[in-house]
Order: sequence, then C-alpha cells, then structure tokens
Amino acid sequence: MEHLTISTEDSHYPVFIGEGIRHQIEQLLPESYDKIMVITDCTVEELYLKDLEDAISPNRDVFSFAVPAGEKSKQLDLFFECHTKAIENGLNRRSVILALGGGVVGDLAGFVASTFMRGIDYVQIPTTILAHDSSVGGKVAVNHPLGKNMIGNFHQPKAVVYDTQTLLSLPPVEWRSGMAEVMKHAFLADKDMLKQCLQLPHFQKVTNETLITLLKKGIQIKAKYVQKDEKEQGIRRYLNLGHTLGHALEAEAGYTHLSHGEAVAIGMDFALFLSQKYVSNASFPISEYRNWLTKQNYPTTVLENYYIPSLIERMKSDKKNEDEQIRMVLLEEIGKPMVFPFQIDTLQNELQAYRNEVKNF
Ligand SMILES: NC(=O)c1ccc[n+]([C@@H]2O[C@H](COP(=O)([O-])OP(=O)(O)OC[C@H]3O[C@@H](n4cnc5c(N)ncnc54)[C@H](O)[C@@H]3O)[C@@H](O)[C@H]2O)c1
Ligand SMILES: O=C(O)C(=O)C[C@@H](O)[C@H](O)[C@H](O)COP(=O)(O)O
Ligand SMILES: [Zn+2]
Repeated sequence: MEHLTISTEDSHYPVFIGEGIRHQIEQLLPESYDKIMVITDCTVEELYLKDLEDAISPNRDVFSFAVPAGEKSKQLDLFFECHTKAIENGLNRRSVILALGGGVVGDLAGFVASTFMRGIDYVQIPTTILAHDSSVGGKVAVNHPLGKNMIGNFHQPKAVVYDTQTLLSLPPVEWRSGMAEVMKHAFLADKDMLKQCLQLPHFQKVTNETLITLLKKGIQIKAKYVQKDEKEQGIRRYLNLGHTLGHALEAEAGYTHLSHGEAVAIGMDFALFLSQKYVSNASFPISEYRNWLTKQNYPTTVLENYYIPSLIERMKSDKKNEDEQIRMVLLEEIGKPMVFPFQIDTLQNELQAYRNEVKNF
C-alpha cells in the first residue's frame, strides 16, 4: 500500500492507495468513531458495500444509504434525504460518513458531512478513475438546475482510501470520463506524463500497473495546487482547465447523456483552440490530443447538438468569472496554465468558430 499526505492550512490527511485495501478499512479509519454512515450509489452498493461492511468491526454501529447511480443524484433532494437518514439513525458529532463510490457519491456525501450538525468527519473511498481527482481537495457540492456544483463547500476528508482493485469493474465510458481528468493533470504539469497518456493503447488494453502510475501522478499534481490554494483564490483555478465549457455542456445535457470527464475533454480541446489564438508562443500537441480523443472514442462532435447562445448563458455563471467577463483557463505550454478573460461576444464567436472547426475533425 502507498501513502501520500495532503496538507492544507487546517488539515493533514493520508491518501492510501493499494489493491484490495477496502478490506482493511477498519485499520485505516483515522479515529474510533461511535457510528458510521456509508453513503454509496446503487451500482457500487451491489459491488462493494458488503466487502466494506465485512471489514468493519462487528462492534461498530454501521448503516448505509444508497442513492441512484449517476450525476442526477448530486441534487438537493437527495442531499436532504441523506440528512434525514443521518438523523433517523442517530448520527452525531462523534460519527463519520464513508463516501463509497465515484465523484458523485464523494461530492454528495462530502457536502452532507460538511453540513450535518455544522460539519462532521468523512472519509473518501473512491471507486472510479475520475475520483482520483474528486476524492482529494475537499470541494464538495450538489448541482443546481442552473449550474454545476453551485451549492457546496470546501470540507477536506479525514482520509482517502483508494482501492485500485475496484477500478477493474469500470465500464469503458467511465474510463473515458476518468482519463480526461488524468489528461488534464498532465497538461497542467508534466510533459512526460502527457506523452505517456497520448501513447496509451485503447483504454481496454491499459494495464492496471500503468493506470495506477498515472493516477498517483495525477493525485500528486492536484495536491500541489490544493496545498498552495485550498479555497481557490488563485492557482487552484488552473484545475478548472476544460471545465468552463465542460460544465455548461453537462448542465445543458440535463446532467445525463454526457459524463463529466467527456464534457471536460471537449472543454479542454476548446481551451487549446483558444490558447493557440490568444496566447503568444503557445506550444502544445493539439493535433495529437485530437487524435487521442478520436482514438479513445470521445464524443468529439457533441457540440453540434447544442445551441451556442445557451452554452454561453451557462458559461456566464461560471465560478471563476469576474467583471462580466468569462475567465477561461488557457495554456501557454505544458505546465504553464493561465487565466484569460473574454468578453462575452468574443467568446460566443470563438465557440461558433470552434464548432465549425471540429466538424472537420
Ligand atoms: N470534488 C472535486 O474536486 C471533483 C473533481 C472532479 C469531478 N468531480 C465530480 O465528480 C463527478 C463525476 O464522478 P464519477 O465520474 O466518478 O461519476 P459517478 O460517481 O457517477 O460514477 C460513474 C458511474 O460509475 C459507477 N461506478 C462507480 N464505481 C464503479 C466501479 N468500481 N465499478 C463499476 N461501476 C462503478 C457509478 O455507479 C456511476 O454509474 C461529477 O459530479 C464531477 O462534478 C468532483
Ligand atoms: O479541485 C478543483 O479545484 C477542480 O476544479 C477539480 C475539477 O476537476 C472538479 O470538476 C471540480 O469539482 C470543479 O469545481 P468547480 O468549482 O468548477 O465547480
Ligand atoms: Zn472535473
């Protein structure tokens, strides 16, 4: 088992990474909590809840609540239902919430933990590739019909227990979603990692060993930003590469049809398109990235299904914005991101131009 540490101003917590470590959850819990609430989703419940329950000492008081699988569960009604279950089952300030699942469960359960009795402990037990990103850093939230992650908090977990064995049951669409955030971390920080990502065979043929190496690198890159800027006053914004358009696409899709990572992958391509036009001396392998998107079956032409003014309307409520301008994360070169402000009309024209360009992908 490997062990990284995340240190922010107010918290230090371990990220344990290893095969089969869900079976060691009892030893990995940071404190002896009196009651445990497991929040999971129905798919992960079937696959891994029993393993977790079996691994927890029979002396402990454990109960679970499973939400439907998918992005739609990041909503206030289910957030409220989690609170109801917590109160009914006597959860208290000496209790802990275990978030067993992907980023949806992690964001929802983390938000519940951050608000229940004004904040209790939680532990992330991520089960998706994407959740190498979401389980670290303490951003917790639910969506509003008008925008992604609009209702949320910063609340760091007490520990992250990443059992890489659980990734073996992920379907191809979840590989695409998760690998987009891996690619984002590579663009933000590491030329060699980017090269390695671009050269990967079809995801179905990637070995678990290669995957785990990339996930560890991704977590370390994310940790650097979080540790320096926990509350996103500055450089943490770079972790939003691809998300300004990505979140608008997800919301326009009604939080169905398009996964978070797929939307971010398209959003990153748009960010690279803009970087080529607006950042002097911009240099990065955009055509290789586009070949990679096509080879790995990302929905590269998805923009055709959307009305550009509606996407722009969504992008106007992005959290990074200031002064009536839409602030996009662009790239000068690998490892050199920046925030670049756009007038709304300019960005609308550029999104139209990008849509025309990708028709000829
Ligand atoms: N908080 C953050 O910093 C942060 C970072 C990135 C993304 N996110 C959020 O994360 C969410 C996306 O997370 P996600 O992609 O993990 O989605 P998810 O949690 O919906 O999981 C994707 C699907 O995979 C299933 N699943 C999960 N683990 C499985 C396993 N081991 N085997 C088989 N199926 C499994 C789930 O049931 C679900 O249907 C988005 O809401 C996004 O906004 C948050
Ligand atoms: O941790 C961060 O900071 C990120 O931006 C990571 C993103 O991958 C993630 O999707 C995050 O939830 C986006 O946050 P938001 O503040 O743009 O809603
Ligand atoms: Zn993301």
